[in-house]
Amino acid sequence: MSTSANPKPKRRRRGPPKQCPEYPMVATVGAMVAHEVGAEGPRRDARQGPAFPRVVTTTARGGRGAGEQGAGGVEGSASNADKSAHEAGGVDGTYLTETRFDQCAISPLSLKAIKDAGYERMTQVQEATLPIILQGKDVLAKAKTGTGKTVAFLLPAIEVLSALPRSTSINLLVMCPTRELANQVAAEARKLLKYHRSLGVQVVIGGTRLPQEQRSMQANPCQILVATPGRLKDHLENTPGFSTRIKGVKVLVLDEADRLLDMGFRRDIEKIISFIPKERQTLLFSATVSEEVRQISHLAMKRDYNFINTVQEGDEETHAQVNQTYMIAPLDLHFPILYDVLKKHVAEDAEYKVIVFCTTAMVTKLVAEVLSQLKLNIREIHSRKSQSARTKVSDEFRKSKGLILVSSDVSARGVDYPDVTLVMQVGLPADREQYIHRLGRTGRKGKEGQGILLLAPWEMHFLSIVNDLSISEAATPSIDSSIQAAVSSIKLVLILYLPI
Ligand SMILES: Nc1ncnc2c1ncn2[C@@H]1O[C@H](COP(=O)(O)OP(=O)(O)OP(=O)(O)O)[C@@H](O)[C@H]1O
Repeated sequence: MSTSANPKPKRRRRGPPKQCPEYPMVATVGAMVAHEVGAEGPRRDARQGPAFPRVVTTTARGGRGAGEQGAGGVEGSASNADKSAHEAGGVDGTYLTETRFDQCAISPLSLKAIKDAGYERMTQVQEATLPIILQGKDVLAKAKTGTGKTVAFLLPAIEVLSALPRSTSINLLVMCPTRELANQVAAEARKLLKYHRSLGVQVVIGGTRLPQEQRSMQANPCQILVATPGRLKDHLENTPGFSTRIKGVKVLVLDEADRLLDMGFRRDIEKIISFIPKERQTLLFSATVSEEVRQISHLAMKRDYNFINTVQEGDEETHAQVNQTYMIAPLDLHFPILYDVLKKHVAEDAEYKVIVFCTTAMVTKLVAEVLSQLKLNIREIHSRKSQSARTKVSDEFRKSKGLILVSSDVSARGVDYPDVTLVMQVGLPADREQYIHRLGRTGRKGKEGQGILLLAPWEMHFLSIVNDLSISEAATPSIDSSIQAAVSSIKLVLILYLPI
């Protein structure tokens, strides 16, 4: 099978899911992965801003539920639709708008930094949200993966902060679900702050030393804090003076809002919000915003928040220029198939850059080990690695080509690795949203990409929740004897991983 030259076969509906079988204690690669998968189961004045092309905005009115649509829905013109791919900065012609940053109400210091960063025209989500955020409104924004949401919330927030008197309080708090994403958001903030000498940014994330963060905060109290929820809670409970500093928050951002508001993080977020003044502006951004998230967004936002959705009705949440396929195969073929697909992809594209998503940290480690033994150029990242190892691998993968990153869901959301050529998802994603976010690591900034989902026959039920996306079945490759022999040759190594 050629990974890039796959003809797009017709989508085929299949029967109900089959029962998951019992796994014999045979040290085949596929069976071991199956075992693990089975165990887990599946203020400034409002100034004249630009027009809002191809965007739907909805205002939830005061006194009504936040999830209810107000009368303010606006659908704008499709000014970008006829731009050539090259002009628009992406193959689908919709990545950048005609609006330049220097046409907007942005301070000269920010504009200079934006120019240095190489940004000239705004993305759709930036164009749509900037004027509303500058009016001081709460915003819930939905925009496809890799379309510049980070700048969309950081830039106006920095504009708000630059108008405040100098202080040692935290004025902007950005919450992120993963450490890698928090580091990335802080790096983007540093770019935008280049000429704002009076503003600084600090990151607080788990897996690093709390006392070191405490000392650094004392020595240099920054106005912008980017944090993961658990560590932020630690500081609230253990760092003297922190709960006072956080009372200075004027803008709160929940990046990957739906993830932060889901059950896993909800308690931490509720607690953190209880320390922050109610008189603040709140911004929630994500590529996926379910109705449920809209219902609970009032936990963080004012009732009259604006919902800005740059994914047009009838349009998919994934990118048209990303070719999505799925393969169904028995588990004992998953390793040979994975190896075959990767080998062909590496041979076809000298600039290959692949992410293989696995279901758990343990499966990730196992898959990385096996693929390394098969002489592919592998790096691994998951929650059971030290934070310094995670940061090292993440930085290396960001800068490199010719690498395959085997990852758990720590890389699923928000992480911006440029030019990823293929995202392979092995086993069931946690849900539809996770499938979309994982896939969104490729096809960023309007570039082309490819996604393959590899499932076992009893995992096919997942297809019913993504059947509105352009995902079609691909034939499984026929595994030749050399591939089979190569994978079989590493069985003995795997025995080391079996529980005693
Ligand atoms: N106006 C712009 N012009 C050119 N590049 C931009 C612009 N705005 C942002 N970028 C770049 O686009 C890339 C994607 O941005 P970002 O990571 O913020 O996307 P995202 O929408 O948050 O993605 P995800 O949904 O995966 O979190 C980054 O490399 C960023 O530097």
